[in-house]
Amino acid sequence: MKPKLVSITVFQQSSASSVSISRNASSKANAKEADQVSDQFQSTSISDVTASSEANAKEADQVSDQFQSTSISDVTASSVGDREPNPHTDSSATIQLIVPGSKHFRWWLRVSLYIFFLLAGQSAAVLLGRLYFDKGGNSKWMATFVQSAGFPVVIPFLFFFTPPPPNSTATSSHKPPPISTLALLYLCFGLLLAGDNLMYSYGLLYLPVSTYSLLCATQLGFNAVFSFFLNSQKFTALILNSLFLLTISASLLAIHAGSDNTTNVSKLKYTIGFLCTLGASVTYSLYLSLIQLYFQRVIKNETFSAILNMQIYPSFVATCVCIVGLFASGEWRTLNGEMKVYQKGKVSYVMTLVWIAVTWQIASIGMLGLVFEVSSLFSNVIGTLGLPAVPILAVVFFGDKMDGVKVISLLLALWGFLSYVYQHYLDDSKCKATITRVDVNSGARIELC
Ligand SMILES: Nc1nc2[nH]cnc2c(=O)[nH]1
Repeated sequence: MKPKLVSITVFQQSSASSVSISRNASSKANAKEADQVSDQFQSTSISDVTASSEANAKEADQVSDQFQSTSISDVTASSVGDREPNPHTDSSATIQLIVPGSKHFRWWLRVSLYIFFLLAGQSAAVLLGRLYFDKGGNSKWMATFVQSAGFPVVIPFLFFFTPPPPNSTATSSHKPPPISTLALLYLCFGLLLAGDNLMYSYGLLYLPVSTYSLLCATQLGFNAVFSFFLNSQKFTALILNSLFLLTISASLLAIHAGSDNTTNVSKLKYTIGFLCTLGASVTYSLYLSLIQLYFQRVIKNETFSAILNMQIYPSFVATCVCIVGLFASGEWRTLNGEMKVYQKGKVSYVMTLVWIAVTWQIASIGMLGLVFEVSSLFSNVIGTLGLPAVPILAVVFFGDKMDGVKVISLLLALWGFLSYVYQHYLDDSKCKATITRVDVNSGARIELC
């Protein structure tokens, strides 16, 4: 018998201090369950409980029975989206009954897959980006354009993963946001993405690798601050240890790279590169935290299609911005000449750009998936884990020198990563039978074990 996860989402709509549970599902069973739930949370102000189908109503009964007897055995799993609730960061008002074992395998599998996408995609994209600049590429707008322009490869997946429209008998208290709100949000995310990508490209072009990597390492710190304020991220000793080790790992690599710095840029370009990379670190961290907030507050119950939408629409906006930038800056006139003098030939020039675009999309799916399933901070942790992986891969693909510092940096990053993952493992074990209520407004949590 496999234990399962059961969640009942409770949307807090009033600040009344008395317990008042009403519902928009039609079954009596749901009403009964609501009463039972209210008994469990006498001190709370819950105004609306939703169970949108007969199956959910049945499951809600089973849950309430579990509440009564506290002997948790075999409960039908519900889906509040396909997403695993995250006790560290989730701030929707959710009553969760987490029963051991089921998470768990599928959740870990999805997270592992997203980690692989992010690490593989980011490493390949950064290496190919370096190839582009090394072999004669020089256009900042083109380098920025390919970071978002690959989004059409994701579109076919939308048809596979878009959930069917809700049937007429089902009711849900979560109305999808108006199209105009979504369009405005996607526009803002797209502009943020374009700004980040452009600053990222300027940094890569104007700064020595050492300074660049050092500044990139700061994004974990910025992300920690944004996550604390925007996502109610909880910081445990293991998470702090992870952030510390990963920052040290990236910094070690950066200081070490200073020894083989050959870049010769003017003071003005250095200053521009410095400010742009710092700006990109702040922007990227803010972007990730805002995406997490968006998944929690706006999208709530959706599944993989939410990730795909978040990938496609902002990338479309960012790509449009880059096309305007390419023409407005006049850089488009240099592209033909750039292709002709590209050291590896025209086909290689085009293929390099195409694969940079594709690999950034793979990385972005991994990045968004991790924000969706875990948190923006964890997504950034994996991105930072990828930093020392790049020099090691460069040893294989570019014939760079291998040395001890690179290995130590990678080991520290792995240690930091394992520290974070261990925290999740502990949470997983601790929540063997935990009912958690997280209040939207106060962030307060009530746990009944
Ligand atoms: N600033 C910044 N932009 C990115 N775009 C994709 N990955 C990154 C990253 O790690 N930092």
